[in-house]
Amino acid sequence: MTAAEPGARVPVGRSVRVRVAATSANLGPGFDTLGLALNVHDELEVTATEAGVRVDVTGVGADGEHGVPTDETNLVARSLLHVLDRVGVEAPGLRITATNAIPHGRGMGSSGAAIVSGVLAAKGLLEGVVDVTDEDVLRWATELEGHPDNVAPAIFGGLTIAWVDETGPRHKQLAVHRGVSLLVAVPEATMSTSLARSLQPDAVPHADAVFNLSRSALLVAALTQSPELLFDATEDRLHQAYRASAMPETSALVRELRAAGHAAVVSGAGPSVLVLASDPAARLEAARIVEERPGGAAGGWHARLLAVDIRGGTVEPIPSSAVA
Ligand SMILES: Nc1ncnc2c1ncn2[C@@H]1O[C@H](COP(=O)(O)OP(=O)(O)O)[C@@H](O)[C@H]1O
Ligand SMILES: N[C@@H](CCOP(=O)(O)O)C(=O)O
Repeated sequence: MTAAEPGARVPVGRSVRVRVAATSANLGPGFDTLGLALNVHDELEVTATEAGVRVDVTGVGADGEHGVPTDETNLVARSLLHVLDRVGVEAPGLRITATNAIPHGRGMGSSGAAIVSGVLAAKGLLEGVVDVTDEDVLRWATELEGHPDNVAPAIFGGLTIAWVDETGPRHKQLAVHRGVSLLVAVPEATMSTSLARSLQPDAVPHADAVFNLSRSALLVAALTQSPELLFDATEDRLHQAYRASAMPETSALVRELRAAGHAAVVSGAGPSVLVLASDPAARLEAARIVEERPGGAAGGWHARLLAVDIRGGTVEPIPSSAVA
């Protein structure tokens, strides 16, 4: 990041278009570390205005009981304003038009995507004012989300390994083997990530740490080279069991799918379930198990056949003649 000149401002009328992918984090053993970008996207147009913050939402979170805020408390707006504050540029007014497809509170990274959307919008609006790098985007998004594993794939696409050192969050992006196909089973019920995190113990047995180390190292090999190892590579002892009491039907579905030989894990903090299939027929068989499951407290389950998103988050200027 280059420093802003004193008194630097975002030009009023400047507009950007942002597109950010849903994610599935953890992938079983890779708690707070591994994540995959999914081909489900939120799209936004953001314009710098004279004053005030207004957010118009279409799609997920548009209105009703689960509507997201439409003022400066909206997560996208807050994330954008956080970046302007961090770089010392006075905030303009904002008009945000969001078209959302990522389900909220399902473990598909909606909050991470909203944060990345706001940070990328800030990057676009700051073009020529402050030079923002991809590493800055990862650092600010992680500050806001609290852990890097779902913001990294939302920014960079593909499979990401994310870690934090004394310089801040870091990442390595990898391409997923073309033999891997994805299924996400999404229930009607929601689960808040902060509630799921509150169920984690402060310490875990050493043997469980070793168990997850071996599986997460194997999972990187399985996802990039050897899909036939996905089942063994997706075992976990660091988070799923601790959170099971808050989402028993998720836990039961993971068990049922694994008993049938599918590499099923809790997606993010749940309650959705991710299946990493090593062939298309196995994925369809897993989808049948999901769709035939009776609806209980979790509500009906919907099987979504998804692909890995390889682009991650994008931001581009909108020419002023194209702004409505
Ligand atoms: N596009 C969005 N715009 C504004 N707020 C959002 C958006 N997406 C998610 N959020 C906020 O994040 C919450 C969900 O976050 P979280 O509990 O972490 O679940 P998830 O697993 O979907 O990330 C929503 O209830 C909403 O408050
Ligand atoms: N590692 C985090 C991942 C949260 O992902 P989300 O999609 O549920 O927000 C956790 O497990 O808490």
